[in-house]
Amino acid sequence: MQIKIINKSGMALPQYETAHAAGMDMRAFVESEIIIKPLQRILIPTGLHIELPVGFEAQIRPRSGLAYKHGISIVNAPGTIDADYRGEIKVLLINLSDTDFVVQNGDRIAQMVIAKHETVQWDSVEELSDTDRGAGGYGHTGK
Ligand SMILES: O=c1ccn([C@H]2C[C@H](O)[C@@H](COP(=O)(O)OP(=O)(O)OP(=O)(O)O)O2)c(=O)[nH]1
Ligand SMILES: [Mg+2]
Repeated sequence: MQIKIINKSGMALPQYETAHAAGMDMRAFVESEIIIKPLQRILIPTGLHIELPVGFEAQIRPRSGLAYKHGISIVNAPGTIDADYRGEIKVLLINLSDTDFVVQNGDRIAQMVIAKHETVQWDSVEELSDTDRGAGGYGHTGK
């Protein structure tokens, strides 16, 4: 599937790093290095604008390597890029470690998964169908 993209970063387009990867790595597009202090959150530009087909979204997800090695996550994970969004895609990083983390221009900071989604209409009713689970949740089946 082809998706329109404007790339203002001057870097290569996001790409799948392995043959069957779900996510394409996203690179930071910053003029100078950014330091994220412990528990600080910073919106990192990517220089990318996309035009998704109606019925698709892009999810901006953390990279597990950064999370494991440096405690870097995404505050709103997974971020949602709507099909009607035309602005720059940005990544809201947070540093959950106890040491500063440095982001350089071109660093792979997140990954983007393109996914289909439904658009629904509500059917407003008085009762929902019976199930074995009923209202049970939050661990009600035990450990
Ligand atoms: O990680 C993200 C999440 C969102 N967006 C952009 C694309 C998305 O379509 C738009 C709005 O995102 P969202 O709906 O999550 O934020 P909101 O707080 O509900 O803002 P809005 O009122 O603009 O919908 O912001 C990003 O660039 N990065
Ligand atoms: Mg919104």
